[in-house]
Amino acid sequence: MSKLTFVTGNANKLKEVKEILSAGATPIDIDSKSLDIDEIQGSTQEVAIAKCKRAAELLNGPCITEDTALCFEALDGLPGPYIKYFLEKVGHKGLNDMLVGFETKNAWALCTFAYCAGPGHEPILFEGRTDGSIVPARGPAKFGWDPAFEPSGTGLTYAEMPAEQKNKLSHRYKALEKLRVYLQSV
Ligand SMILES: O=c1nc[nH]c2c1ncn2[C@H]1C[C@H](O)[C@@H](COP(=O)(O)OP(=O)(O)OP(=O)(O)O)O1
Ligand SMILES: [Mg+2]
Repeated sequence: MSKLTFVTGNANKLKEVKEILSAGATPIDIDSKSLDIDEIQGSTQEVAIAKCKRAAELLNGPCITEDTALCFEALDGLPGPYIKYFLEKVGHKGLNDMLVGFETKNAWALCTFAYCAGPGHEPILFEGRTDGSIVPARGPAKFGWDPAFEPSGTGLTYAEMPAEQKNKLSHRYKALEKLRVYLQSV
């Protein structure tokens, strides 16, 4: 199949996606395009489908898009797909402060890849989830909420891990493995 275009405005995401897709037994090569697409309100699935449909229209061709949500157990899954705006406004400390008064700091990172074959086609979704907890920031603040999320059983935040470690257990890795299986079947 011809090269797929990954539509994203986030350079850190693109870097990880390329690392993950090139590390597999059957490497997948992608193009990328930076488009800032309006994101609707709704469930993670609704947000992902709307974004991918729009991207395929703008590109007039097949594409993949990615949406990442950070979901707090104490808040029944919020901020979820709205984490970008919460992080921009309140930072890592604010994310911790939102959970003061709640016993559980449990959270999960949810990655949703969407594949759309082209304008007029319905996107197909691939989800990956990694469980962990919200912690006071540790490690370099290079990518989003990485310093404030500690995956269960690792003792390290995403930010403290070498890229190879994050890329083997992350929400993004798990979703991309499902996308890889799909792409190899078509
Ligand atoms: O592995 C991650 N580790 C830490 N932070 C992360 C990660 N993955 C996404 N993030 C941040 C970026 C943004 O603040 C929000 C998701 O929002 P989201 O709309 O999916 O990303 P975006 O707008 O930056 O890029 P895009 O152009 O692909 O929509 O969580
Ligand atoms: Mg976005």
